[in-house]
Amino acid sequence: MSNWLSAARLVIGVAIRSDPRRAILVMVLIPFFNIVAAGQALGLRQMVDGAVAHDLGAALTGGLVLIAVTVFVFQASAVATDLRRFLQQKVGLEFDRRLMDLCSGPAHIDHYHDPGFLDDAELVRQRRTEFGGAFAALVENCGMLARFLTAVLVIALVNPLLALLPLCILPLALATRRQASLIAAAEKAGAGADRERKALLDLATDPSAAPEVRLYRLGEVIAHRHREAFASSARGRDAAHARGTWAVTGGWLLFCAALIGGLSLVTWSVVAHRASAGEAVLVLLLGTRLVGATTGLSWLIGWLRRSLDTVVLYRRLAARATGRPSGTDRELPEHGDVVFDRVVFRYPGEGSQALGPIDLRLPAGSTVAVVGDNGAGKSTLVALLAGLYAPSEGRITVGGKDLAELAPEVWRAASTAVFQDYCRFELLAAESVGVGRLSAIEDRDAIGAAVASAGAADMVASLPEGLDTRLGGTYPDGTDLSSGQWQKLALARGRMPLAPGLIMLDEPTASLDPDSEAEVLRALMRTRANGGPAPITVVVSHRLTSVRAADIIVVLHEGGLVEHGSHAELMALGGRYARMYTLHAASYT
Ligand SMILES: Nc1ncnc2c1ncn2[C@@H]1O[C@H](COP(=O)(O)OP(=O)(O)OP(=O)(O)O)[C@@H](O)[C@H]1O
Repeated sequence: MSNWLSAARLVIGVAIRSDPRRAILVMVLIPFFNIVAAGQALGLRQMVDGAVAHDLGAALTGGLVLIAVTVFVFQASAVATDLRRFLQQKVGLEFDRRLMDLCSGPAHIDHYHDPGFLDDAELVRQRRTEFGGAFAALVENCGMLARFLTAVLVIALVNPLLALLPLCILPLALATRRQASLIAAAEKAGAGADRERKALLDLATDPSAAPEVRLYRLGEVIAHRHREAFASSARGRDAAHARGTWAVTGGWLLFCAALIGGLSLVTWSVVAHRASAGEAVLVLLLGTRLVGATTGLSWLIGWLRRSLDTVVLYRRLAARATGRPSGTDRELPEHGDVVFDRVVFRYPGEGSQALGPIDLRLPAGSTVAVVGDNGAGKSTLVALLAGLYAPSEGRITVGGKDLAELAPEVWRAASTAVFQDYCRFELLAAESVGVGRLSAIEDRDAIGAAVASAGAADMVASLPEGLDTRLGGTYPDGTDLSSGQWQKLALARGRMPLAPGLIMLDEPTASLDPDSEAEVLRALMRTRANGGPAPITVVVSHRLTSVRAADIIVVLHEGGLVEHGSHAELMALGGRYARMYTLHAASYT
C-alpha cells in the first residue's frame, strides 16, 4: 500500500511539475463535476414532486436545475477529458525521459548484468504508456469515487438504511483487487518468457541476422520458439485471470441482490406514503448510477492498480540502476602512468574471475598492445580502463590517483575509445563522427581532421553527400554502410576528443581489409593526439605483425597476465608471445 501511495505521489508530482495550472485544474474539475452530477437527480425529484402536487413553479425550477446541471456536466466532462489526455501525454513523456536517464545515467554498466533489472526493464518498456495512464487513472478514480459517494449520501438522505448499500460493494472491490494482483504476479513470472519472445522477434526482423537466418533455415525454429514463449507467458496470465473471475462474479451477484432489496424498500415506502414519488425516482436514478459507478470503479481501480504497479516497478528499477557510488574528485593528474594494482574482476552475478590478479604499469605516452586468445580478458581489461566497470578487487590508478575516486565525467573527458562492438549511429555522417566530442559536432574542420586521421577520408568522400549523407537503412533516404565503413566512422569518432590522456582501441580494425588495417594500425601506434602530449594508447589486436612496434606488449591468457615487454624482449623470452607471433607471421608469409 505504501508503495502505491509513493507511486501516486510521484505521478502527481510529475504532473504538477510538467504543467501546474492544467494539472490542478483537472484534479479539481473532474471530482467537482462528478459531485455536481447528483444535482440531476435532485432536479428530477423536484420536477416529479412538483408535477404530482400540480405546482408548476416547483416543477419548472426542478426541470431547469436538471437541464443546467446536465449541460454543465456534459461541457465540463468534455473539457476535463481533453485536459486529462494532454497531461497524460506530458506525464508519459516525462517518464520516458526519466527512463532513458535511468538506463544511460549510471557511470558503470553493472546493472545490465542483473537479471532482476533486465526483467523489470523489459516490463517497464512494455508498459511505459501506463505512466501517463497512472495520472489519468488517478483523476478518473477520484472523479468516480466522488460520484459514488455523492450518490450514496443523497440516497441516504431519503432512507438511512440505504447507506448500507456501499458495504455490499466491499466483497466486489476485494475480489477485483485479488484478481489484479494475481495477474500482476503472473506477468512478473512471465517476464523472462516475454523477454525471450522479444529477442526472437528482433532476431527474425533484424536485417543483420537475415543472411544466417536464411542460410541455416532458422525461420521456422524462431517462429516456433516465439509461439512457445508467448504461450508460456499467456498461460500464466490467463490462468490468473480465470482464478480471479469466480470471486469477481460472486461479488457482482451480491451487489445486485442488495440493490434490488434497496429499490424494493423505497417502493414500499412510497406505497405506505412515507416517501414521495420524486424520492422514488431519485433513488431509482442514483441507484442505477451507483451500479454504473461501481462498474466504472472496479474497472478504474484495476487500471489504477496496474498503472501504479508500473510506477512502483519504475521506482524499483531506479533503485537498482543507481549502481555503486561514483567518485567525485575532479582533479586528474596530467598525463601520468596508469597502474593496475592487484586488479581482479568478476562480471556482476558471475562467480568466476574474468580477469586478474593483474599488476601492470602503462607509462605515460606509451603505446601498449594487448594480445591473447579469445576469452583471454582483453576486452574486459579495456572496459575496466574505460571505467565501465569497477575492479572487484585491487585498484587502477592514473598518475597515482585511484580511478574510483575520480568523477566519471572527468575520466571520460580525458579518454577515448573505439570498442569491439562499435555503435552504428544512424545520423548524418558528420554527426556520427561528431558525437565523439559533442562540443565540436558542428565543427567541420575538426570532423574532417578526425576522419582523415582514421583513414576514412576516401570512404566519406565516396558517400552520396559526403559528410552530409544520412546514414542507416532505417531511413528511406539513408545510406547503409558495410561493417568496415561503419568501423572507420567509429575510429574517426574515437579521434574527436582533444588531447586525450588515454586512447583505447579494442580490435579497432577487425572489419577492415588487410591494407586499411595495416595502415590504420601503424598510424595508431604512432599516435600523437592533436599535437598535445603523447597519450597512452592501448590497442587490442589479433594482428600481431602490426602491433609489434608497440612499446609494451601485454599477453593475457585465461584472465591472467602471462608476459609483458617489448617485441624484442618477448621474442627473446621464447614464451607464449614468441610462439603466437611465429605462427602468425608464418601464416602471413
Ligand atoms: N558480459 C559478460 N558477462 C559475463 N562474463 C563475460 C562477459 N563478457 C566476457 N565475459 C567473460 O570474461 C572472460 C574474458 O572475456 P573478454 O571478452 O574480455 O575476452 P577477450 O580476450 O576480449 O576475447 P575475444 O578475443 O574473443 O574478444 C571470458 O571468460 C568471458 O566469458
